[in-house]
Amino acid sequence: MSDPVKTMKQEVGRAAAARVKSDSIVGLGSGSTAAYAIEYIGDRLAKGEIKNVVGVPTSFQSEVLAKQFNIPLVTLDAIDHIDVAIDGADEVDPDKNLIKGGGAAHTREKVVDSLAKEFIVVVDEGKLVDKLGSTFLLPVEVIPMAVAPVMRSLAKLGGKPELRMGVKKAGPVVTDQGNLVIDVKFDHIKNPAEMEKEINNLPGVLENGIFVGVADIIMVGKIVDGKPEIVEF
Ligand SMILES: O=C[C@H](O)[C@H](O)[C@H](O)COP(=O)(O)O
Repeated sequence: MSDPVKTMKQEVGRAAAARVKSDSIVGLGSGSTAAYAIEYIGDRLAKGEIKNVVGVPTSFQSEVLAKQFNIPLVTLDAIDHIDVAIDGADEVDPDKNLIKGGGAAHTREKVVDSLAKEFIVVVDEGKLVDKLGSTFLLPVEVIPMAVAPVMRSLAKLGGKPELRMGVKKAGPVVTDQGNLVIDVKFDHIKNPAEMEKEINNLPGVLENGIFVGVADIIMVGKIVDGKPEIVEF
């Protein structure tokens, strides 16, 4: 039996990839939904449907996938703009604010997604929330020596912080930058813009997973009457 969440991710990833045009620079997001978009961009290039597309990866994962699907890559040193970025999210509110970083990739993602002229977010409908922080813990990337003081500061801000541990690794998750991730439970984030700045101001914090005013289009994969459908806002 097919997995409905997988189907929604696949459909929405493909629908976003179908919008990529020839002669463009594309930000390649991280996570399971963005992975489908990367695969489909590679497919379209291989079939000659689009030409002269280069990608800017947002993580080790997206770099590996892009290479696997023969998408030429560039670094930010070599370009002065990004036409479109396609990336997933862990939560999306009605104002297009996001929580990202479930895969610990939010720091590079924020750099790349913010530079894009158009940032398309691809999610399944389970990611839609009224208020950020409703279902997902907020990821905060921290340099290793500052973990203890940052955890205390996050608790003072009303959060319940925990150091993210590896699943198959004995020890904490290490980011692509060599840092650690603190996941913080907040009972709803009232003012995402303020919270994003406040957390990033803590000494030792590199970046947190709140994205305010970055997303342009949210594409949502749904299952309606047993069939996949895409809606956007
Ligand atoms: O760090 C990971 C990223 O922010 C992902 O885009 C996010 O976690 C969503 O991933 P997925 O599409 O696998 O749910």
